[in-house]
Amino acid sequence: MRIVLHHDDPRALHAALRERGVSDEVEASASGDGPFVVVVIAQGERVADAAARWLRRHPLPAGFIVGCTPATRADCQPEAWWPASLCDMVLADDEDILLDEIARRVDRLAEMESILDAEWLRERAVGASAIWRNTLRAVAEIGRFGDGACLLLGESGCGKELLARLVHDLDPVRRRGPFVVVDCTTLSPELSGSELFGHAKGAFTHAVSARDGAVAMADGGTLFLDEIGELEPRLQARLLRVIQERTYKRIGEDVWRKSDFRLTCATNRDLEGEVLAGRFRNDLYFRIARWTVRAPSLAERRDDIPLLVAHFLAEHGDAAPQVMPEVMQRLVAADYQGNVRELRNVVLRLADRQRGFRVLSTGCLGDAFAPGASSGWEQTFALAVEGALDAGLGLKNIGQIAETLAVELAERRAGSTSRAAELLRVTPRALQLRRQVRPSDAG
Ligand SMILES: Nc1ncnc2c1ncn2[C@@H]1O[C@H](COP(=O)(O)OP(=O)(O)OP(=O)(O)O)[C@@H](O)[C@H]1O
Repeated sequence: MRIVLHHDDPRALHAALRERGVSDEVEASASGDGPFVVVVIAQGERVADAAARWLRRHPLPAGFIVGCTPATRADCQPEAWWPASLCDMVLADDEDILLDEIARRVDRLAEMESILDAEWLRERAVGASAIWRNTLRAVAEIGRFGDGACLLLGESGCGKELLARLVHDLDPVRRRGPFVVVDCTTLSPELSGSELFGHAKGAFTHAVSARDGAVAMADGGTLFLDEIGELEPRLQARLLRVIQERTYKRIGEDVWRKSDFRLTCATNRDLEGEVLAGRFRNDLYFRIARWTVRAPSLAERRDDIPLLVAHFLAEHGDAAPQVMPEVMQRLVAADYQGNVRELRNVVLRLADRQRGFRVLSTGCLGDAFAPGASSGWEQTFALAVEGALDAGLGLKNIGQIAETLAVELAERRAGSTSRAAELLRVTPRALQLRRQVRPSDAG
């Protein structure tokens, strides 16, 4: 693990941080490769200008710390286009305290990077794309340093349960306890939540003996509620009490019991929309979503497909076949509605088809991956381009319209400039500049 500090006077900053006990693995430089942390201390120059310089060079730093004191506070105005999720602005009473504070933050970032570089993590949560690494960074922070409930959002099959297990395994305390999974779609209304809360003997027809539910079993560990959006209203109310008070009653019993667990939930629904529609309790939502992380879909991280393919092939058998470049190209270009789960199934199926062969050749692909068989989005896109050609638009206009649309749609989907920039794989600054080019300029 190596974390590079970018600062105008890296040596001085490095010396000051080393004096404050920052890890040996932190290097200082005014250039170099990531993972890196940009530290800008307000001193004379407007911080916005200095930060802009760094962000142009490194749009997605692992950390971006801006430090100021009351004397330099006025120079320290963040710009709207800075990656808000990254920017950590620290105001301290004097320079000495400021350096202490920066040292603490750099140490934490260095620890986070060493978690992300750990072999066990790379083998379990495969992917090196910036969007996936940022997701892992968020999960590592929640697991290692946070303790509150965490809500994982994202399409089906994109790795939410895998991330929930990481939160548990990174938690220094909870990882010694159990990880209990409840799929809320399977909770039976007739059992009134007995799967969650347990039941007393005779509580209902088949309750021949008393039993613990998931809440009791998760004591000391993590309770993972998958598909929380499907939880029926009665159980939502009961769950709220458990989260607030850490106490619950078994079904058919009048004794309050205690359970101390960490709660992680996941859903592929728009839970905020469910709250607005009155289908999900507002108070419960805020209890389960102290932290939220959105797991990216596979389409947002196609760069990771080759790594994932290699990972699933290794899982398939001891001698993983080589993949012909043509096969890999088609796997990377394909659409996966079921995200990583679907990719895994596809890879295992292809490997099965050519079991015993040393090279995975195009013969394994079958019709679904035939060269002419473009994916659904390509066909839709082709139709739109045909319409534009019919309307007499030239290449330049078509390109500009596509770009404007891509920016608009990414911003709508992402909800923030920095996330939209990640989706579009451009820097936030580049995105802001593109937005300034109005359609009328584009002609
Ligand atoms: N980055 C990854 N590296 C390796 N395997 C992955 C990765 N992401 C997902 N998987 C695998 O893909 C499959 C689906 O992942 P997971 O069950 O975590 O998805 P999910 O989002 O919880 O799905 P659902 O919403 O349907 O419950 C699992 O087999 C998981 O191990």
